Amino acid sequence: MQTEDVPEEAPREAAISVRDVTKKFRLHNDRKTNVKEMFSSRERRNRSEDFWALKGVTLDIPRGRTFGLIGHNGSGKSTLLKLVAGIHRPSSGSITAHGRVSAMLELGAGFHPEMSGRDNIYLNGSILGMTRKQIDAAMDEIIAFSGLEEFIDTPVKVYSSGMYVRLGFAIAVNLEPEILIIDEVIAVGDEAFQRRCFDHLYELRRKGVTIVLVTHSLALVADLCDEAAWLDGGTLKRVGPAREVVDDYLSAVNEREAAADDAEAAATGQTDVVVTDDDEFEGRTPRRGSGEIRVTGIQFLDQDGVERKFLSTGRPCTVRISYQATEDLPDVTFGLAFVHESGVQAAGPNSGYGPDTFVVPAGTGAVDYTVDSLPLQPGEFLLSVAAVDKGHMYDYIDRAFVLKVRAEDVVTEPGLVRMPGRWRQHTAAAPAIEQ
Ligand SMILES: Nc1ncnc2c1ncn2[C@@H]1O[C@H](COP(=O)(O)OP(=O)(O)OP(=O)(O)O)[C@@H](O)[C@H]1O
Repeated sequence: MQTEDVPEEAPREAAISVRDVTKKFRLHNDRKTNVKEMFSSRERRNRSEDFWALKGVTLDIPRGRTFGLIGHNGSGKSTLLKLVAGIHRPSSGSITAHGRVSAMLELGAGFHPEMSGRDNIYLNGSILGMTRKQIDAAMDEIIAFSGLEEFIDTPVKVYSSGMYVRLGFAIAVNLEPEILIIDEVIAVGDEAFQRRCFDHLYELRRKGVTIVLVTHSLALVADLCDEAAWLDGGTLKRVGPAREVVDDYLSAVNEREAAADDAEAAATGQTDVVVTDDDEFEGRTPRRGSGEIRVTGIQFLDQDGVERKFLSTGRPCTVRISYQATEDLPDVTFGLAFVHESGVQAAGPNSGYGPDTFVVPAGTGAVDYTVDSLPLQPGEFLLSVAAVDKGHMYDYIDRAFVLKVRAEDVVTEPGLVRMPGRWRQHTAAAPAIEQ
């Protein structure tokens, strides 16, 4: 999807060249630890230290492409955009933009608070090197796009943050940018405005405008961007096709979180969720059943049989149900319910729907429920577990276990589940339906 409507002959030369760029900020630590320091300016000066927000980044952003910058908070994305926009200068290295840069960075940046929305449009246009005539030609469209007709002659200092974004975006996209750089700010607008922004971005992209976008929405990067760069602690971790970079980034985030979960589990000495009769079931149906068999815990295993605190959409996995039986039971079926955090039950597999009933000898044991490709989309699910024999309830625990589902690739499908399916086109020559 991300490359089909980009002109095939799109030239590969760089719209923005970033060469070995570093950016140093001086951090001032105002914390005063003793009375002497509070009065000594020399001591205070010593408390400032250098911080490298970018540490030698080299990157070419190709002309006519939509380019995403991703990375953790503080990784240097906004700093890089500000360098491209000329708001900051690099501490070393060089940045060259080949074309008129229009930027949408911080809220209200580039606006004069005392001036009206209309006058700010003239101001921004002239900063971008446009003539009054050119700005006049774009004026109606900008005002209509912003939806601020009523407020356009009011000083912008009384605008809400959403109104700032509307005006800023309307200006940035309608003043014929050659290179458009956008930081997260679109997220401030309401749903309808965001949709309009994205439609417009697709349109600009189609026209061959170079777009550089910082966002925490990985789905947006995968959908809208051709290429992406992943910044990590001020260095470039990866650059390449958007989906590949996003997938790598997601895997790294998942690994990091899994390691943190494992460390937490090791610290608490608990690796699975254990249900006891004393458990509280606040707001839920209490545990029910005659008790010959009791579920004692649930574990989530990945394709290698390794226990996980979360499972991944589209990957093989197993839910292991551990139990204790007080006597031999010849005909036990196990059931699970996956209830999404929104309250909707997404799935309810039961071994009785297939041929699988189990002979359960007295003592402890476990049954595994394995799927080849987990259809649940990222989110949190509550699991209920039941052990029954033809309608006789041995044990039923309602929504007692939490399953976190993550994505290892970018999930842009809406809904609770990812439906497996194939798309196929039939031309006039081909049969409409294959038997
Ligand atoms: N003007 C400044 N003075 C001092 N430090 C700064 C300044 N601007 C940014 N920094 C620091 O540089 C680092 C990178 O910041 P930057 O805003 O570029 O990160 P980011 O990747 O855009 O983060 P986020 O996703 O949170 O927006 C941060 O540690 C930040 O505190």
